[in-house]
Amino acid sequence: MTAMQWFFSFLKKYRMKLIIALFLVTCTSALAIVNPYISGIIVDDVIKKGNRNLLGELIILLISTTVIRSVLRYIYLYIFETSSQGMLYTMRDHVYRRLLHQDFNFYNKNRTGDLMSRQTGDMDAIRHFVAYVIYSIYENSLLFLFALIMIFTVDFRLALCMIAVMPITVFITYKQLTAIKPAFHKIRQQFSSLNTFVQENVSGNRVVKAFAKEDYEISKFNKENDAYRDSELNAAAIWKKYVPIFEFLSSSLTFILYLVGGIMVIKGYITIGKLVTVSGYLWMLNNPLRMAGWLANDYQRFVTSVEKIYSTINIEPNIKEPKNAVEKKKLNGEVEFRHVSYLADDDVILTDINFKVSPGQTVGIIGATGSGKSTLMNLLCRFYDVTDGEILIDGINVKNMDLYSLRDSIGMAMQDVFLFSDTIEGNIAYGKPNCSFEEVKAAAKIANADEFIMETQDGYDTIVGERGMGLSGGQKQRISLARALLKDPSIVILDDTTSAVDMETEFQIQNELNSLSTSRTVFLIAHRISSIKDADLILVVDDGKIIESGNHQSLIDKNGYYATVFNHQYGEFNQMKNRRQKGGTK
Ligand SMILES: Nc1ncnc2c1ncn2[C@@H]1O[C@H](COP(=O)(O)OP(=O)(O)OP(=O)(O)O)[C@@H](O)[C@H]1O
Repeated sequence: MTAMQWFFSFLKKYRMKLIIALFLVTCTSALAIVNPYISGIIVDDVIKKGNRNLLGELIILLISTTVIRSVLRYIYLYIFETSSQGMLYTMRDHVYRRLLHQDFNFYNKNRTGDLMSRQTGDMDAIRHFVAYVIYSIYENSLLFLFALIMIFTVDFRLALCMIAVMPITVFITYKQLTAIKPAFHKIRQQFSSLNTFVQENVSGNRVVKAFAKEDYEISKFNKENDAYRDSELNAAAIWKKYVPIFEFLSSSLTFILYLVGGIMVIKGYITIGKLVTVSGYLWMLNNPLRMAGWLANDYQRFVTSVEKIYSTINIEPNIKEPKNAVEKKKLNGEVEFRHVSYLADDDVILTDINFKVSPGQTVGIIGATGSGKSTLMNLLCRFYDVTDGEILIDGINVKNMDLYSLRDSIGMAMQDVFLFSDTIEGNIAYGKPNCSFEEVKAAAKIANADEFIMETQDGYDTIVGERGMGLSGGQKQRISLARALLKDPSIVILDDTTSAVDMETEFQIQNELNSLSTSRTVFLIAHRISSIKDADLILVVDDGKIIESGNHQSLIDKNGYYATVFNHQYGEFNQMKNRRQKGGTK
């Protein structure tokens, strides 16, 4: 499918309405020939020949035509406007759905600002085309055609003289279209770039302030702003060159009419009334010529925007719903990695990963930063697909599982906590919106979040996220943990979820997690040994490989990487243990 075919597929639903609207445009354009025609009759028959009794009827006809044209115009403008809004609504929805279905790779490669521009500026260029440009092109072409036909009926020689400017107009319009196309592409590119810059700076304003980089960012913004302005000016410089040409072409019709028409009246080939009639048609010839340049611009803007949107959403996600997907209502939580390897853009991220976890077991994953721990979990959730090997849940390859039920069975608290601009309750209940308040509270208690939530001004109704109150890193992590647990998933993934909470709180969370039903398989990614030492299986990841695995004691006995890390952290861990023994868990 081409970009244009894609666009027209949205217009299909409005085909009948648009045909009716275009029919009304045809009627108004046809009616436009009446008034100049009547003007000619008034001059020739009423004024020159003295048929005064005709005047009243002709004036009524003039008024009626004008009223009918106004009403028809109102109706077709209304149809074009409502159709364009309706079409855009569907298109926005479609584009949004496509964006939501894209995988991690897509979002790694596309900038947020670019994607926002597709949904805003580009959409508006399309709306403008449907609401205005389509009928304008049609109406102006009809007016030009009808006017020419009428002039032909008056005198074909006069019509031929006036038509002489046509080939030049077509040629100039074509030249403008081809010249302006790259300029509009550049504008869309610069607009996206400006959007991205503003979006990043607004979301990253805390970093900007922390580094006192306001002036630096302003100068960078000015560069983006300059580039955008220059791209607009560059396009304007191109189309401005054509404005005087179109203006001259349209005015030349007036010269031709009064020169050729004047000579014809003097020589008696046509009456003065006929000259008045033709002069009444002049605007119908002039206007389209004047508008040609503007409409060519609008058309090119529209084409650029359709191409931009289509090229963004036409990317097929690598992660797709499998055909004949296996759908299992409730997973048991048995997980097996068999010879799993993963390459990203030819970089080896994971190599030959093998392990098996029984339902209800807890797996601790530890390793240096960048060693591939999160990637392991991303593959389990099918955020990326393995390059080699297979990942099985309950003996089923995740690639064959229904994507929705796979992810719905996994509760994940990610490393980068993202909270929506919503209440704390709304954020925790995100994965299970119809749950009761008691369930939200219970999950918050397990995540050790209830206490601090109750201390906030509006408790669970406190707005957090972008437009809400600021939360500490540890508080955000605990809300995200509660969100993951509330879903009642078969598999829980906690990716560095307690890294920002103090060790005492972490210990309490661990206790709560341990007391949960044993039917959940839990993956705990952590840097602190204290977080994972009680796990049934501990995987030590280094440079994309599992270099050690076993339980805490067996790994200590091995005296390898794990034992070294343990010895480094041991003092800290022991101190905490002693403190707990002396003063209880608080
Ligand atoms: N889709 C991807 N494209 C390119 N590189 C990737 C991709 N996914 C992961 N990587 C790279 O793989 C490596 C492992 O990343 P990963 O996030 O799994 O590490 P980690 O062990 O979880 O690190 P940390 O403890 O810092 O969170 C990193 O170098 C990362 O840049």
